[in-house]
Amino acid sequence: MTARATIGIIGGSGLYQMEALTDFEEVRLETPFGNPSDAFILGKLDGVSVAFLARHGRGHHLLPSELPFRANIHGFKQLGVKYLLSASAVGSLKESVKPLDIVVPDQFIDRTRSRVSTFFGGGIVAHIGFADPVCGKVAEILAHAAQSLNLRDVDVHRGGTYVCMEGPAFSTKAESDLYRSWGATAIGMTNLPEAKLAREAEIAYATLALVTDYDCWHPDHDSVTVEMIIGNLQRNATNAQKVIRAAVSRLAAEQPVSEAHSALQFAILTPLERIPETVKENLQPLLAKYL
Ligand SMILES: CSC[C@H]1O[C@H](OP(=O)(O)O)[C@H](O)[C@@H]1O
Ligand SMILES: Nc1ncnc2[nH]cnc12
Repeated sequence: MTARATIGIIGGSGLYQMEALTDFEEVRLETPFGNPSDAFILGKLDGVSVAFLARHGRGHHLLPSELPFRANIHGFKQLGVKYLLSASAVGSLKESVKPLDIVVPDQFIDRTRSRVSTFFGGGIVAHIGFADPVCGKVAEILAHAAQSLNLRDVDVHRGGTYVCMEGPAFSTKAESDLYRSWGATAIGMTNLPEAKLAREAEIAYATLALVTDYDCWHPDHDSVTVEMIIGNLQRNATNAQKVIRAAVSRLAAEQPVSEAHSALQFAILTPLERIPETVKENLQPLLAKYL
């Protein structure tokens, strides 16, 4: 397939579409890893071709543990995506990070238990570097876009650690206190497997974490509930769309070279002739330039 979009957008809780998208069409993709969360929406954002996907499906019917992470990233790769902008709802783990604020994390802590977060195995062994799990260049573009917009009631926090928990239940107070003692900034349930798979697929990934609540650690705020989150989702979704639009324009203009774009260069241990043909076929969009 010829490249349809170099910029992908994955919308989380509250962000099920990009309202400014024009000339759009729905594209359903099949992947060796099953069906993606929904159809990809291909269209133009201020003249730039983008591919949008609703992470939990439009209608929000997929749990974080049920998300077809591999199919989603494989789908973006099939479409030719080189940069992936994620938007996610998160709880705050710091006093200074308040609901409606935006965090652009630069680190993750993995507290998931039942996710497949690699494309490899089954005859091919590869180990990507993941010390810096988001693309610094894309993160900078997102953070700069968020700051330049001067959004009302919103402070933008550059950098920070996102704890990715399994869910779907929210954390206990002991867990929330533990993550705070680790110095973490925000908590969510989706970003880590996505970031890892994006890196394996050599897609430069960064995330806009939009704060909905103070989780359950804050003595002056009620513990997080879905009702509380929904109260902030609409404003966050509006803000996310503004930031993403600005970031897409700059990304399209600059097209930065990211370390993520060559993540597999020295990562594959298995000699090419030993990799089973079915694996080569399944991973064709990822491996094409190495085969
Ligand atoms: C709606 S509350 C919890 C839910 O919201 C976040 O999803 P996403 O990252 O897709 O915005 C969080 O990770 C949970 O999945
Ligand atoms: N407190 C929280 N914990 C986990 N995921 C979340 N998403 C939004 N708020 C959250």
